[in-house]
Amino acid sequence: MHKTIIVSNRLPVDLKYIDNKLHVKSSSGGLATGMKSVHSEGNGIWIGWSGLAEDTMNSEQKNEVDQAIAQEKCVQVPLTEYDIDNYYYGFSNKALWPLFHYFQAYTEFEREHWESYVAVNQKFSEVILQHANDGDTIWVHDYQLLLLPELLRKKNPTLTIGFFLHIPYPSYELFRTCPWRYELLQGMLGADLIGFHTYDYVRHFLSSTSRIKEVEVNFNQISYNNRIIKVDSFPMGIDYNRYHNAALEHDTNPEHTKSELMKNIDLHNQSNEESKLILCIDRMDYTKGIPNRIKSFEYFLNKYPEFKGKVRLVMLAVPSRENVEQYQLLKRETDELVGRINGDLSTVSWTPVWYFYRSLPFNELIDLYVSSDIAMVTPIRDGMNLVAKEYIATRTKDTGVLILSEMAGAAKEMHEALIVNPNNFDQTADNIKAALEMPKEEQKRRLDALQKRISRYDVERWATEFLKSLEAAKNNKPPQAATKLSSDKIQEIASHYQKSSRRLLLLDYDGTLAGFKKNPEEAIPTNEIYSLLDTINEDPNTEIAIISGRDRNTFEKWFGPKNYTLVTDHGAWLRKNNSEWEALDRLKSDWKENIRPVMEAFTDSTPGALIEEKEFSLAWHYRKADAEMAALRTMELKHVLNGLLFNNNLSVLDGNKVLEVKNSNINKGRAAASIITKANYDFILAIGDDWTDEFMFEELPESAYSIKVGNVKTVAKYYIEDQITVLDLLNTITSK
Ligand SMILES: O=P(O)(O)OC[C@H]1O[C@H](O[C@H]2O[C@H](CO)[C@@H](O)[C@H](O)[C@H]2O)[C@H](O)[C@@H](O)[C@@H]1O
Ligand SMILES: O=c1ccn([C@@H]2O[C@H](COP(=O)(O)OP(=O)(O)O)[C@@H](O)[C@H]2O)c(=O)[nH]1
Repeated sequence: MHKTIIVSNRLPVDLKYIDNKLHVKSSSGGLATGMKSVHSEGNGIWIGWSGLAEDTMNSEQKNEVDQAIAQEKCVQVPLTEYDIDNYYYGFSNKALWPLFHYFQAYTEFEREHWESYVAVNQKFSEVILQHANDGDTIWVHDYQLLLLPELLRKKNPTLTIGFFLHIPYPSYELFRTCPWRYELLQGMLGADLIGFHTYDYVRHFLSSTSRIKEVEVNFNQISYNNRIIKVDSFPMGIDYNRYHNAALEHDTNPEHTKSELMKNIDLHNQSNEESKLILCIDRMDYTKGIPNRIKSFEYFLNKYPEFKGKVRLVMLAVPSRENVEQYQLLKRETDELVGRINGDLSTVSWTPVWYFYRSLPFNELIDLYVSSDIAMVTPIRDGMNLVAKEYIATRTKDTGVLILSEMAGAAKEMHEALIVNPNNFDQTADNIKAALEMPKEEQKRRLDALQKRISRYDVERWATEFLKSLEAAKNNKPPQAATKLSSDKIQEIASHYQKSSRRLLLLDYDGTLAGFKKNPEEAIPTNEIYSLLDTINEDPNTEIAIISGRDRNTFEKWFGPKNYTLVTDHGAWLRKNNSEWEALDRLKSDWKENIRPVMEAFTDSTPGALIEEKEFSLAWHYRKADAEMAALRTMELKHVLNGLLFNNNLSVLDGNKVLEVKNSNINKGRAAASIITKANYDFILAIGDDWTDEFMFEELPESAYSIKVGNVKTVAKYYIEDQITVLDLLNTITSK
């Protein structure tokens, strides 16, 4: 029975030594809740860091910690103070965190931090490999462990590896600034499935991958190293029932032990019938937009002074990453701002901002959620933001309004919130006013829709969907129809060649005989090609047929005096023994007048793309265009062309970085068949690299040898790795 191992930087247990006594608290955070069923299932375990520095504990304490962790079905990766400073505070939180949240000016790229990040990812992989058996599933979480998927795959390819990023994935323009961008992507690509909160993050990741690494991206799948990696969005949810039920409990039992905070809230609510509370809960992090929020609240009070004395901002800021300088500066800035605004605007009976710098136990959090009229969740950038969802789950009386930043991943699903740009104080102020004045029916209508979605797509559903998709992705292997051409097979083909008396070699040109060039005109035959073909052609029992998508004039120029068989324009034209060109099908080309303007429009909007006009086809080349833009445009152009070609006996060939429109009756298969049937060949060998060569392979008799250049999906029997070896192969097979 295979098991699932969850891996994250932090374990779902909080461990603390207070007065030399170990305090253990199992975490109730979103991830821990979502993973509960996965974690408790069978022999599954959770691997991560305990939060304590290994080298600050004596051996007795280490044992105690190990045991406490084992009781929670967890295994720790011991980290030293050095690791914590350099891997966690350093590379994770001074480089990746600000970079992925678009705070470029805050990023510090220190080699020492990077080296520690590599070493700690390595430490994680060693611990995991000690506990993983062949075929187990490993689900790796978050930016602290980007290198882990590849490290694991290298050591144990039988593992099924999923990776989920909890923070935003930035645009390529940001990501490219990281000196170790290549290594980070390489690390992530070790996974079978890579998940993000939103589709935008998926897009950004695919864009970075296709620009930085030589991979093939098809919709949301990456072909890399003979594997298919699936990339998708899985918006994380919350444990809806836990929050909703706790809020119901609060309603039915209002006299539960009240905290100081709750007593103050009660006083506020009783002070004025119109009094309202606006709630903000965040980690004290510069991505959360805390100073902006305070300033926009001040702006609101000045723009709409009638609300002074009635509305309070209750701000809970949870201490976070206090060793990092930017977090210390933010704390200072927040303290000063709150002090100034309260100093400027407070009255004897009213303080505009209530500010708490601490974390609260669950019950008190619920008190806060339940008692607030409005939640203001306005991060500058946030992967998802669970507070927004928790607030909605605690609405049990059909009242409450959520003001949500469009920069939070949650905004992609929570359309019924009042969506604001946190940098636009006017808009934010107007939305605060709208929230305060929103009619009850509208509050209910918006809440109903939000609650419906959030209760349905909860955190358990999120985990299940991810694992289901991972299970499917692991079987998503690229088809392996062809066998690698072995040296024994090459000898067998060579000896068959020598023994036979009527031989045919069907050879594609671009990507097979000649290397693939950025500019098609540059792929002219080299002396090596001429000399090899001429030598083979000296034997009257061997016929060479170059069978290509190139146009007739080009081949006339390159092979005019030669007496090889030439097939051009994907099979439209044939020339044998240096005689006249013969059309293989009745051809019309008046359709070009309609198709050319469409291709021209796409060429204008795709820098680097060009149109090649052939006698009976039009080709749109995009090999020189930006890869990502070309992928998008190709999809669009294909769509438009397919609409235009319908019922016209024309078809679109999707070749290697080219879309070609041509008569449907023409293809390399028909051309190959017409050659094969003209003689009684006892040896046939065909080599090609392109999608269009598949037609040729399909028409070959069973006894023929078909060889694909590149290990990709094909109907050919054999494949060779690359074009560079084609000439050698021909030489070996044909030389006596
Ligand atoms: O472990 P810390 O350094 O103390 O930081 C706490 C966690 O913060 C980040 O949370 C993110 O994940 C949330 C759930 O997916 C998401 O809603 C939020 O937008 C993110 O910022 C971080 O990703 C975690 O690794 C940290 O443990
Ligand atoms: O005193 C507190 C305040 C907040 N939270 C929780 O911290 C999480 C914050 O998650 P979010 O996605 O909003 O942001 P992150 O801090 O992960 O970036 C939420 O589940 C909150 O309920 C908490 O446990 N104790």
